[in-house]
Amino acid sequence: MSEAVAVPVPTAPRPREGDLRVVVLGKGAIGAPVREALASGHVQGAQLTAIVDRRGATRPDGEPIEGDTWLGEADLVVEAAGQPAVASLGTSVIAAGVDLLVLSIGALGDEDLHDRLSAGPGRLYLSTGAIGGLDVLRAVADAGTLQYARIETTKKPRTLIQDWMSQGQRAELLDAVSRVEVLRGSPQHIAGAFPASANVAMAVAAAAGSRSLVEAAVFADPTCTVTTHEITVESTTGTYRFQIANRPSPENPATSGLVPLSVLRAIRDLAGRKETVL
Ligand SMILES: NC(=O)C1=CN([C@@H]2O[C@H](COP(=O)(O)OP(=O)(O)OC[C@H]3O[C@@H](n4cnc5c(N)ncnc54)[C@H](O)[C@@H]3O)[C@@H](O)[C@H]2O)C=CC1
Ligand SMILES: O=C([O-])CC(=O)C(=O)O
Repeated sequence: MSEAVAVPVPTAPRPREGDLRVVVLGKGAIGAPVREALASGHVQGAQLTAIVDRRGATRPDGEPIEGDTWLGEADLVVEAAGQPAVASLGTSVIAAGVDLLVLSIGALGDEDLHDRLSAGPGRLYLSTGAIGGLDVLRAVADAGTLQYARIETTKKPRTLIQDWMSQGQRAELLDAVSRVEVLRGSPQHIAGAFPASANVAMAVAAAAGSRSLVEAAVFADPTCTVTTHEITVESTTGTYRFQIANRPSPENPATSGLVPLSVLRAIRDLAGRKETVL
């Protein structure tokens, strides 16, 4: 008969004075790994104080939290809960003087909401999420040399099905045998039409400091094994192309597996009060 082996139960690291107190909104493909990394002490200088989803708020050990008292114990709220959550919770976070890191950047297509979230006293941060190359775009935009920027996103057809599509449009998408363009337009239109799949369009617009200089498009490709985002920046200083080929998250094929890593990098920067200079 084998003897039972005592498995050591890892204990959560003790909160330290001065740690950045982080609340995560959403327990899905992004929120769950971010919560785990924070709760296991993998982000030096940051501690998880609460997790909030549709059912309410809990402490890291699962103890329920009354109402929105979690807001009083936060320095930073990380939104990984979808565009409607930015609209319903974002303003109260910012108004309470708490910083907000937004993933569902398409919500900022609503200019009133954008203005309210930019009014402070909390600071609004936008996650780089599934893409990169935004440093170059910001540099040429700041210098006034940006001529235009474009982002073309390609995903598996089933991740792009939306309520607004007719039966015919859905069938066309699901029956496609090769890459087809689904929609092209302004970044706010594309991020609004694909709220869980094309927030990156508004991330490009934010980096460009312009909506009118940015064009976005979404393609469906039944043969693709990765999600791609192709970003082209045209400036008087040159032409810049960034091709991102992301493995989708196993938990949610609409979301790229890179996204929680981008969030953790941003939390590390904010906890370390690092400038975002490479
Ligand atoms: N900027 C970027 O590059 C990207 C942005 N996103 C955004 O992040 C969001 C989350 O992505 P995933 O984690 O993959 O989604 P998911 O569907 O796996 O998880 C969403 C989570 O949010 C929770 N939730 C929904 N409504 C809520 C509310 N009102 N309050 C609190 N919690 C709420 C759900 O219970 C669930 O736990 C997407 O909807 C999208 O808007 C996603 C991928 C990339
Ligand atoms: O994860 C991605 O590749 C992009 C995404 O879903 C979004 O921008 O909403």
